[in-house]
Amino acid sequence: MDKNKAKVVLDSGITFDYTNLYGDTKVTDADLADVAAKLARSHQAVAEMRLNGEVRGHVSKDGSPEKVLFTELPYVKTGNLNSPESINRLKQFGQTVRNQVDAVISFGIGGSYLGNKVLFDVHCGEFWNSKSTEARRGYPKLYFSGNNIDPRRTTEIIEQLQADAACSLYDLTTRPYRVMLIVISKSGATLDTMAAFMVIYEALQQLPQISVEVVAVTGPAAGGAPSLLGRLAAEYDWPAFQVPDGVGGRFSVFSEVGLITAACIGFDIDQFLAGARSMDEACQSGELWRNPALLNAALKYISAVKYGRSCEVFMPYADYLKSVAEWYVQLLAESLGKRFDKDGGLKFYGRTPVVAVGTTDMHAQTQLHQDGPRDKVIQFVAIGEWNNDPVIPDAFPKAAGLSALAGIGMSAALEVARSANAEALARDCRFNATIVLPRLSAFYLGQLLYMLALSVAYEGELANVDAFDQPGVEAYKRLMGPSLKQLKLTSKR
Ligand SMILES: O=P(O)(O)OC[C@H]1O[C@H](O)[C@H](O)[C@@H](O)[C@@H]1O
Repeated sequence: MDKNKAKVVLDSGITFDYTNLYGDTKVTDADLADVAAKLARSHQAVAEMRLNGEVRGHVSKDGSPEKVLFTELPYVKTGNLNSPESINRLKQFGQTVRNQVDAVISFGIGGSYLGNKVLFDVHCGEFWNSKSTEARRGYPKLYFSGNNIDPRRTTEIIEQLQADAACSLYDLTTRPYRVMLIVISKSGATLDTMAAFMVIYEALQQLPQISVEVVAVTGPAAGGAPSLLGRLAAEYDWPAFQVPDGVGGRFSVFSEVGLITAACIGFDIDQFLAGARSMDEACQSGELWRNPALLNAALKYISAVKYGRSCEVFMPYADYLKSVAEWYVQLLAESLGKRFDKDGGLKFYGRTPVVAVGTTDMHAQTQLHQDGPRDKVIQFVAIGEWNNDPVIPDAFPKAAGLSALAGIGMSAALEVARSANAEALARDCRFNATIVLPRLSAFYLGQLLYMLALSVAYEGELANVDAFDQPGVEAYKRLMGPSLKQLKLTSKR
């Protein structure tokens, strides 16, 4: 195998290491040669999409032609979906929230939630809401809701806000505890999101110690009319931000959907978009070995159709990247899980996404990855340098087994674990690849998420399926709607 071909390293240092996906007993040069024409067409199709938003065969939910515009989002330019004006408005919004709003609840599900959770986890970590206002640099606490119709958690958020208000350091008779409800829904009518919003909105309105304000993030409904949420925002005079037409939920983290969360927590919007932009620029290359998104798509596509690798385990080695795996589940499942190809033929394409975290899941899933069916690609994500990196101390010198670890940095131990896992899998012809982020920063996160988004666009073209619709999710909705109507009729409450 040509060792030089085992990694794509971009100028920023982000690396796609495909050593364990490519070569003898893996995806071979001959396999790539077999799909060379498809690869060229796929690259060309994505270039056209970038240029004019047009994707062959893509129509909106109501069957009318629809552009695909997420590749415009990294480019902040007057007239673009993200413009200097819109970004400034977001930043100003962040500053009005800072030191003034005590807590934000972000309501959303699917693409209106998953990317926001990634930004929150990466920037804030697990303990943000228990930190002091100073430690949060004046930014509010942030809770998520509406990503399920869960009665218990919805109730507990209301209780938690009451408790937060009771613990606030100022006199609530002079200034109520200020809670902002940010309701994110492209369609503006998603049951899960709106149900949680209405329950919490009504409950908080009853509490004199809490003041409630609402911000809407929504798109136009079919035909360009305002969505239900958009109409409510106009009626109640709530500030409103946009989910742009042509940007599907699972690609919307680079739009105001994700950026509003970024603004509320002080996450670096400019660097995040700069990362996405630099990935987009790199991926304009028609040379497979220099274009990580195209190469990733090609190797995974061949792994699936030729070698039966029909599952993809997304396994970052970092607790706070678990939500990237959850975001990727929606991206992969909704984009590529398709019954028909673009020409109307039955296809049943797709790769089942699985969330895993290293090292945690080495003690849970790895047995299956190593010894179960050879139907998986394991996609690792590793972080090169960590901001905090405790060295394991010699806390119990008489315990030889523990003393053996003394002096080793935790990040070095983590990487030894990851590479041992990758190597053990590779030795048994278990396909895997690794994306290495030099550090966990807004820039590299932008690069990572954008690479994955672009990759499914390429793979949609390779498989000849529309990566931008999700008709399958309508099947249960058609059953659920009438059932809910029936429930309302029979409900005694
Ligand atoms: O943003 P919304 O319109 O509320 O949609 C939220 C989610 O709803 C649906 O289930 C779609 O399948 C998802 O792609 C979407 O992200």
